[in-house]
Amino acid sequence: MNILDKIVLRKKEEIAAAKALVSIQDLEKSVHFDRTPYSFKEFLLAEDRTGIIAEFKRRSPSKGLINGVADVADVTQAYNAAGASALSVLTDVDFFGGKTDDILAARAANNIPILRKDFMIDEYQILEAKAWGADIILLIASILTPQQINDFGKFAKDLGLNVLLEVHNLEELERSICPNLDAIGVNNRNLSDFTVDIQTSFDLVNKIPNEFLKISESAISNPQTIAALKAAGFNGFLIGENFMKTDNPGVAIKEFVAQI
Ligand SMILES: O=P(O)(O)OC[C@@H](O)[C@@H](O)c1c[nH]c2ccccc12
Repeated sequence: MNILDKIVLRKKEEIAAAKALVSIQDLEKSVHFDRTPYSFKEFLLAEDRTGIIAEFKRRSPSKGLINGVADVADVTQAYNAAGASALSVLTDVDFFGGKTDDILAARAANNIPILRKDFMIDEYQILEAKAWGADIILLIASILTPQQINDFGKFAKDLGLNVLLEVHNLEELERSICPNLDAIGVNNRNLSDFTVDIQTSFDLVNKIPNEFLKISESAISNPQTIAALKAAGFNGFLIGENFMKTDNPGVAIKEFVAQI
């Protein structure tokens, strides 16, 4: 079984446990449920922002432990202050070291869009994202059918959430594209074997219809790469490890931004 299958299998158990603990009615009563999410587009295209979607990630299946001490409120606040257009917060517990309250902590500390970064396979997770105060959800093409992508996209958009579809190749892009999406992210990392290649972004950018925001995801560690991706037509750049692997991710992003 590859890692993605393992994650999805475990995710089903995690969702069943969460449903047993917190009912949908209770989620709908939570503090953030009625707030209007920020517009992903507005922040990505804002003149005074960088287009960087800065990620808080403690560990990953490919790298193991990345940062075991960073505080989610401190780091996301520093990301915001450095000009990030949005924050990405990993909420998967077992494989990425997420904690259930991470989105709540990031939300309390920031007034820019937050992406709930997880393996979404159930509407319940979309309701959680809304209840916790997230603004954007991720739909990963390789683990969802086109029907699911369309339905989850619609469900999220009806809640006012922004939807980011993640693809890794042309076949996934062509089969998954639908109107209920705001942004399309090209993941430079192959989630089945963890190989990375920035060229994946350059190969796919012109296949993404211009009505969608275009995001390049993963393995970005060089400020010059941002310029090249921008010139190719990307509006957003999802960066995690390059900042999180340092002792001070907030300083790391500041130094990075000074060079773009
Ligand atoms: O840490 P990196 O290489 O900068 O990558 C960030 C982000 O793109 C990556 O964490 C990611 C992209 N798609 C995902 C899907 C699930 C979990 C994680 C991811």
